[in-house]
Amino acid sequence: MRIYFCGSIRGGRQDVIIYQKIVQTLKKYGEVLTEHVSDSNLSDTGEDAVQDGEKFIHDRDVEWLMMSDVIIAEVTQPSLGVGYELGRARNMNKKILCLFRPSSGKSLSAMVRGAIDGSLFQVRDYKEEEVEGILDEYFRV
Ligand SMILES: O=c1[nH]c(=O)n([C@H]2C[C@H](O)[C@@H](COP(=O)(O)O)O2)cc1CO
Repeated sequence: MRIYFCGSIRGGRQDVIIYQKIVQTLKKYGEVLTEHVSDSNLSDTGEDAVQDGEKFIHDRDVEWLMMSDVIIAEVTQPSLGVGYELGRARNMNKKILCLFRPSSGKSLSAMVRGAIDGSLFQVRDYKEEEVEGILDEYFRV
């Protein structure tokens, strides 16, 4: 199974420890195409700029989205890139799980929470300590 993990990069890296926990759990269930998102050495400037770097990142990530079987997105820290990925993935009719922590005091965008459809697009509110259990449950059904 190919898994695409989405998390904030230029939107802010404050949740990177949680991203690591999620990616470690996801690795039990398949290949995580975007493991770099959980790398604590990656700052909010993003991946190293190479020539045509932005286009390279965009095109590679859209291709990975197309290749993936499931998208897992941690959406607590708002990120334009994650929102874009979710919109593209939704249009590709991919299976999507968004994870949000209400304890952050933030309010999730209606364009994400309102996209739930009872099957392919799911949003789950969670507490940090619940994340492994939620993922285990999601992948076992
Ligand atoms: O360097 C990068 N590498 C990369 O793969 N992304 C993708 C993966 C993340 O799920 C998402 C983060 O978007 P943003 O940087 O707008 O927070 O975009 C984003 C960047 C920087 O925008």
